[in-house]
Amino acid sequence: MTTPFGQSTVLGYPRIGPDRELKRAVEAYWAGGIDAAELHDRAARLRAAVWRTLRDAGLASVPSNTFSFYDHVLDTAVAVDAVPDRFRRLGLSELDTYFAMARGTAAEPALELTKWFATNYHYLVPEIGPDTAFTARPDKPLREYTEAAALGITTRPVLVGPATFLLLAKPAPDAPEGFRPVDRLDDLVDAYADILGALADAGVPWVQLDEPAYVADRDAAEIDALRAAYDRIGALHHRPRLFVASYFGELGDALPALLATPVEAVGLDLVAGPGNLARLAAAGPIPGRTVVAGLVDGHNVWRTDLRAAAATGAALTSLADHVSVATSCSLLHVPVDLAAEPDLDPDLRARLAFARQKVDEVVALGRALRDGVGTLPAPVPPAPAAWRDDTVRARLADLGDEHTRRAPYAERAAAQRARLGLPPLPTTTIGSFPQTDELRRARAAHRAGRLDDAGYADRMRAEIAHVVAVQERLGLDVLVHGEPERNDMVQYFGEQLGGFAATVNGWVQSYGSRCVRPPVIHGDVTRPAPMTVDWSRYAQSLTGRPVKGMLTGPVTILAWSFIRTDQPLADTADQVALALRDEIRDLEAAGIRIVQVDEPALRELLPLRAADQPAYLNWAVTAFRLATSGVADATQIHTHLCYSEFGEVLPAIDALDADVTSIEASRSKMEILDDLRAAGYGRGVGPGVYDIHSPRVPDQAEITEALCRAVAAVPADRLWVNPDCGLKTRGYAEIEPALRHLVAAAAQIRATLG
Ligand SMILES: CN1c2c(nc(N)[nH]c2=O)NC[C@@H]1CNc1ccc(C(=O)N[C@@H](CCC(=O)N[C@@H](CCC(=O)N[C@@H](CCC(=O)O)C(=O)O)C(=O)O)C(=O)O)cc1
Ligand SMILES: N[C@@H](CCS)C(=O)O
Ligand SMILES: [Zn+2]
Repeated sequence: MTTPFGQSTVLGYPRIGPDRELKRAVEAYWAGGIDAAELHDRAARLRAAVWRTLRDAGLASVPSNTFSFYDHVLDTAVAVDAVPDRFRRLGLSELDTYFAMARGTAAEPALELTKWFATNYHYLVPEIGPDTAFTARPDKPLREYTEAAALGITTRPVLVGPATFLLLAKPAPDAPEGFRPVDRLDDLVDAYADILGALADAGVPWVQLDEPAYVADRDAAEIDALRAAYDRIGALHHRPRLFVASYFGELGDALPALLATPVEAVGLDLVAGPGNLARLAAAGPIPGRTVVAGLVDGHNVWRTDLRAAAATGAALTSLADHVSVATSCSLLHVPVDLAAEPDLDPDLRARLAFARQKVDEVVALGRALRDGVGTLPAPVPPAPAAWRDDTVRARLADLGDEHTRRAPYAERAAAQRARLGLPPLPTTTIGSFPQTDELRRARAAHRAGRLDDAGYADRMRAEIAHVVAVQERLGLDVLVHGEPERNDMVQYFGEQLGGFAATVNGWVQSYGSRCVRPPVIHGDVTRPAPMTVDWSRYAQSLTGRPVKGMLTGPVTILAWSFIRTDQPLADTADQVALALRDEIRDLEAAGIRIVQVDEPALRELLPLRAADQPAYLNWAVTAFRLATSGVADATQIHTHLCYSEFGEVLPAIDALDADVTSIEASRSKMEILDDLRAAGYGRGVGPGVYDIHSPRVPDQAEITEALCRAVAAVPADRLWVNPDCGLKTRGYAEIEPALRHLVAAAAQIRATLG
């Protein structure tokens, strides 16, 4: 007797807890405030609460092993024992070895952290070499299954699938040239077979293996590898039934490949990948299989058009024996519960669904597929007319090419040189200075009404004065105001722009214990008042040196917000760009001579399929240029990029036409400079000479060495000296010596220039 896949499920659920309990627990453990037993206890309570919530909501199939102390890709690495020796050698407990891989130690840098597909979640990159010994360590999925079973809830353990795991991994540092982790798939499948055997022993009926890597372009060999892996896993005599989930797009040729294997259920994202439906139809009948239809968007916060989703579900029932309703991806990417936002505008609230509400939608759709659409709740009301702004629309309609073009760089550079009078190799920072507990407490007091507006502004001005004084004392050439007033580089703008709504508790995990509160873009974007001008003007009033105005660019604002789905993203980007254009002109009018527009998410939003990339890059570049091209030649525009490998988008970085680009470079040993030059980039560049992600303070010699490499790659008159990124996550005890060394290293190289 086989267990059918239930009528409704979610691919994963937020693990941070309704009040970020996970953050508080792990941070308390790291700080020595609670012991491992207490941490495990709190984690078990969080897991139990999620399972009960999902069961009580009426979900037919409940996932487990979606909890993680830090990251689910790291959990999968541990489940197959892919722990690099450098961490084993530390001789720590299992839990502390895990956290050492996630966070590093004084002796060992952490695994690399990188973007999880096109989301704002970051995973830890497994390091796989030819000798990595894969061994099944199924303890965690087994423990979670058993824990839930003790509550009377039968769950479906979730693991990253073996092919995606290796495609996301990077070669271990000592791997020979040309080694590819995916070449180890056969060995890894052996370990998965053992894990599945152990789960089957425990009575697990279904397991979910996530293979989202196959919604990106994959070559024939990679698709063959997928088929071979699931042929082998499918042929195992002793295993749970297999649900292979895909999400974030269309499976393309991987879909028929997967359907040719014995897996019992395939998950398709029908929100980000509507073409999956036609591809499934083209694949022909799939007797005995379940299609798990991702009909409820797990990556955005809008309520689902349940009738349209039910129609898609009904279309699927003619293609597959069993259709189950699910979220399009894990609900990890949305806040936990709309109930925690009682003060949101009712018109907006009526249109939103967070994780908890999306579970209800899935259950309702599952019921509708069985009992008909008459059972569905009332449709989402239309958007209020007040969310439309005809002035913004008319302004955008009137724009021409001249609004995205500046004078030739040589002319601008000459005007800026004359106006700014900077030395060669000017030193600067990326914007933020340490966000101290005291600053956060002041903001919390202001939010709670314990500190009034004037008191808060005084506190921020005092911080700005401090940051300016520190920079003058250190001898930096171009100063910043330090961004003390910003809770976050996107949320801060979301709180001030029209068409955006900020949440008070809408936290989403970004990495490990770090969370963000993405604003919701619901209407046309306006700028009711200047957003940064007073702070920048005040900072500039304290010093004769130039203070950079500091803004977040249109792409990054969209990437780290919940976006509108009722108009093309390009249109929303232009609206944000127009607001920034007005802000930049106001900064210029206030005497700000340099404005930096950060675009760290430029690479993040790049579509997964190459065919979709040119259109994206075109609108992304246009929006940046619309924002930044309204200024005089003598006003210098900087941009800043970090958190990504920028190889694929270097021509777009050049096309941004910024006067100066600061870019993360210290970990790649300045190689980015050659790549930029090869892409034709010929304007100012500030390769990061100091890795701010690490608490290590670089000495002068290593910064000098980095600068020597930079001077060899870029003419000195175009080179800037700066850290890799903002300093907000560091403390003054680290950044003061680091910046002192940076300034001294720049002086040392300047002296050699003659
Ligand atoms: C650069 N990155 C960012 C991404 N996305 C963004 N939206 N913003 C980013 O900066 N994506 C890519 C990377 C990801 N990196 C990070 C790095 C750090 C964090 C982080 O530290 N997050 C904080 C929350 C930041 C914040 O909103 N701070 C608020 C304080 C909110 C708060 O917790 N308040 C407390 C009370 C505080 C007190 O009393 O001391 C409370 O409400 O309980 C602020 O400064 O006002 C985090 O803690 O996780 C995120 C992504
Ligand atoms: N100006 C921002 C950029 C971060 S990517 C900062 O300095 O924090
Ligand atoms: Zn940065």
